[in-house]
Amino acid sequence: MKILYEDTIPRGYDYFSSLGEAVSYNAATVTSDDVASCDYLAVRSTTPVNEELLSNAENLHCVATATAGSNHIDKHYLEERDIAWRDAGGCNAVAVAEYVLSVLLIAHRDKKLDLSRIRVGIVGAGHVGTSLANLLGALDIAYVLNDPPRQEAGDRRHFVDFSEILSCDVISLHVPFVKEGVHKTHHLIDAAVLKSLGAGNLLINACRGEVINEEALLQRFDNESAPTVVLDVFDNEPNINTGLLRHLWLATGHIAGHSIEGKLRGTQLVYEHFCELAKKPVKLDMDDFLAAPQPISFMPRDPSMEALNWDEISSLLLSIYDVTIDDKDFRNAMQAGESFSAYRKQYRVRREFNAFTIALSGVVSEGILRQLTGLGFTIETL
Ligand SMILES: NC(=O)c1ccc[n+]([C@@H]2O[C@H](COP(=O)([O-])OP(=O)(O)OC[C@H]3O[C@@H](n4cnc5c(N)ncnc54)[C@H](O)[C@@H]3O)[C@@H](O)[C@H]2O)c1
Ligand SMILES: O=C(O)[C@H](O)[C@H](O)COP(=O)(O)O
Repeated sequence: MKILYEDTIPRGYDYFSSLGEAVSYNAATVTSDDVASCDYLAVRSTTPVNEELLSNAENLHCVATATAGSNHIDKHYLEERDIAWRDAGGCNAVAVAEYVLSVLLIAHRDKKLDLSRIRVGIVGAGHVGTSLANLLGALDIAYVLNDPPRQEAGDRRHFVDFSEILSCDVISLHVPFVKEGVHKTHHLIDAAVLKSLGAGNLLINACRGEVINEEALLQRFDNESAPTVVLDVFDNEPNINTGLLRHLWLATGHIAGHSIEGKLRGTQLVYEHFCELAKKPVKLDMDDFLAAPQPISFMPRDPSMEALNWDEISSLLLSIYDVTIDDKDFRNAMQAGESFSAYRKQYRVRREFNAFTIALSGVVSEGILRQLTGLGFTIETL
């Protein structure tokens, strides 16, 4: 069995060589000849999987992407060819949720908003939207959910209309890129939506660039009271319009999901899909490749209080993940003329909150313990 895998898949060789012959490829240079003799193909979102790539693939049983999004896969073509496809839904949901929380904490610190008073509108209540809701819930930050497909499918959570989302202080987008249909997301944020947002709104896009009409966004920036905008994703990646960057409060290069855990979980899920299809046992676990959770020093200022204050929360969480570091690195890389893809390939090591343990001594209130465990930390009581 031959498995061809994109070289950006962490631990690809370790995982896939346990199942057969494992060969890596570079997304910038891969051709249909490379895919010709493989049985399984493992990609990330940087490989467009379409007729051009698969035209010579005679043995291919399955294409799996180690990412949540799958809009780079031509599913219609795969179905016609009777080739299975799988995604790694949920692999990086925690990473993206932590990215958004980091943005919110920085906005609070910079007095752009007050986390005790705002309401966050989450568009798309799947893996990422739900992880974000969990983090916000742990910190008592108000939020509402919008997800018509889920609502119609009978999800029993409380959902609001898109019009109510537009009345929220923060709008965070977590939908797939869907080109057409009743629930299409292409240009979900168009000129009319942007016109309805003002200087008091913070718009965050960490799903797909195509969900916002970038031309309309550029025009909106030229008019009064434009919203504050944070983008992790862009139209037409990797050839993005860098002219947008100067208008953005924070800009990052599609790394919201790039925690070590988020990427490795993607590989794990692809490996498990291949095991299932090849009827082989799952023998590897991502914990085999990860360092054990590390202690992080933290003690509440007043452990008897029912909740931590925003300063304590910010200093703890931003010491683990501060989006402004990524914003600076990304802008520097773009200014230096580095390619978007090269920047993303060299992204720094970033761990999720669940990679840290907090040792607490003495009596700590139930409320604080609930907050810390809700954020993902493991608590050790001394
Ligand atoms: N920036 C990053 O690094 C990063 C990381 C992970 C995911 N993503 C992107 O975010 C998307 C969401 O990820 P996920 O893991 O939560 O996917 P998911 O499939 O679990 O959830 C997506 C949700 O969006 C909902 N939805 C679809 N169309 C909608 C519409 N028109 N309006 C409102 N809701 C709608 C779906 O019903 C679903 O519940 C992915 O498809 C991917 O494109 C980006
Ligand atoms: O869809 C996803 O999972 C994310 O967008 C993911 O972070 C994409 O990462 P890439 O495959 O582009 O490295």
